[in-house]
Amino acid sequence: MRRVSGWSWIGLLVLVALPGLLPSYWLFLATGMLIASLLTWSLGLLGGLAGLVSLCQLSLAGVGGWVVAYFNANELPVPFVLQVLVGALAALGIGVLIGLPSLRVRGVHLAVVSLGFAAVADLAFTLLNFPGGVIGKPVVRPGLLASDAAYYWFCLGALLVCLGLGLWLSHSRLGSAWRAVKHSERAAAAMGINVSGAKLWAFAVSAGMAGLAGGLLGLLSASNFAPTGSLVLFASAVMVGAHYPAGALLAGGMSWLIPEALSRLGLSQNLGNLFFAFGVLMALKAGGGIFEVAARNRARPAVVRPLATSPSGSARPSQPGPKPVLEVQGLSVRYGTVQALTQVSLTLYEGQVLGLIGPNGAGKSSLVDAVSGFVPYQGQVRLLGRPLEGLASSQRARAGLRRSFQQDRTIPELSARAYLELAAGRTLTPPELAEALAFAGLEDPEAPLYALDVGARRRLEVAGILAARPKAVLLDEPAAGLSAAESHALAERIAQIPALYGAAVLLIEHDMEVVRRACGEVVVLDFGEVLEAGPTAEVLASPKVVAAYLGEEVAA
Ligand SMILES: Nc1ncnc2c1ncn2[C@@H]1O[C@H](COP(=O)(O)OP(=O)(O)OP(=O)(O)O)[C@@H](O)[C@H]1O
Repeated sequence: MRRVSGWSWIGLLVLVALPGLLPSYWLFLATGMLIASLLTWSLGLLGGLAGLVSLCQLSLAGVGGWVVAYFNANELPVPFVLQVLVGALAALGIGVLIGLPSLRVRGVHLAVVSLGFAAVADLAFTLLNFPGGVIGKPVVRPGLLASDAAYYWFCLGALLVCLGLGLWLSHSRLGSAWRAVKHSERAAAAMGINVSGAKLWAFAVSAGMAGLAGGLLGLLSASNFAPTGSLVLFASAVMVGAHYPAGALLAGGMSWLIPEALSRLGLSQNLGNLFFAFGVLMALKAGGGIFEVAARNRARPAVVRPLATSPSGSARPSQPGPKPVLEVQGLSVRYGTVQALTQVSLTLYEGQVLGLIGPNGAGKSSLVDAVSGFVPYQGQVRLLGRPLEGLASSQRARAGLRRSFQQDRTIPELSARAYLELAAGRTLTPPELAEALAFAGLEDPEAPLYALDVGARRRLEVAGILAARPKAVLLDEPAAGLSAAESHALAERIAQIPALYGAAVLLIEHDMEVVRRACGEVVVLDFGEVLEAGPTAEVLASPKVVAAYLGEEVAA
């Protein structure tokens, strides 16, 4: 985890000292700001890290508030701290239930589902009333927390614990998995990440923190938890980039200070909502919230060394052994009326780098998608003799079948180290990390991926796959976006993968020079069927292949 900066310590000291500096009304406002910051932080973890939308965060806070109000109104002999924790747990449970639709729907659909919950919760809070709300029974705080200053520090402690927990999680494997899910669920699954589990954890953590904030609020009216409040909260979280602690504090501060300023000026509260709506538009235009963009702008381009080609002849495709690693038999893939693959069979042997070539639309990516479990198919796929049918894509990845994607699917917010360790599924030893960084041409393991050029990111993707020590690797145009010299150097590295990493490779590639350097054998697909297969030089010279695919370029 990164060190806490000097400014953070100064900010913390100021926060701790505030009760000695502020009159009681302002201390009340400051306590509200801390609670609002906690609520915004809970939303920041969900949206900023995992890319999930919740438009019912205030309703979840309402669950926590309702539980505390219930204990209080019925004068149950439960300590206040425990009341607040039970409220947080209740919200956590409901958060997981709200998270369940996220396993099927994303983006705007998920937003609608969560907004639906907010509407239902609003109705329930209004019908049920907050316990004790009608008679205006205030939440009784224990003696230790009775003073405003003590309660302020208590709320500050709760916020700091949640900030610490969130930061720890965001630097953990779970946090990296959240970022992977945010960026591409397919790529996350291809890394072996349990996407559903990662999403539900994000909802649970976020909802628990929201429920905690609600329990601390101590307000006993349904109007405090209305759906519009959730919308404004969401807008403020996006505007600042609330997965940064400073962002959460800024949003929390604004959510109390702006209404206060507007009411003192005699202006409509709707102006505050307009301000946040405008802020969201700005954030969308800038590609992130205030603190997100600032962090990105601070990053310096990482030093990337180009891959060197090995001395001529030292990197040759290795000879395949007798043992099949990946067997594809009678594979057919259909998208609606489009027959992408028809009865394709091929075998990848240990020690082999097998090329898969063919014209655009021949079915190469469909084969990789089917074998790695991303599209339904007919036929059979076996990894080291074990049928993979019935296994989800993440399970196939964990079984030792790893793949890359045609487009760059690395995770921009992660450091090179965090990305490699997420891809490997474990902490790498220093020599393993150095080896993977060298493959990508990187020196600094902490370089954020958004500071890398596309070539380095593509190599890092391959390095991450290899760090997982898979049995079979499916590479879908890994040289796309690389210069000719870099592509050829990468081809030589790919040729060495079986010997250095013990994995057999299926390589999809359009650049025939890359294919020649990396692959001992190739399979040619055309219109979803195998047109030719055999040693690279022979196949590339075959008149059938030249006519169907390569044309003059190779024949020359
Ligand atoms: N999701 C999809 N829905 C419908 N048709 C699809 C889908 N994906 C691919 N296809 C079609 O399936 C066929 C095979 O496509 P695929 O992408 O597998 O070919 P490819 O050989 O990988 O092409 P390229 O070299 O351009 O990547 C094409 O006709 C394509 O239009």
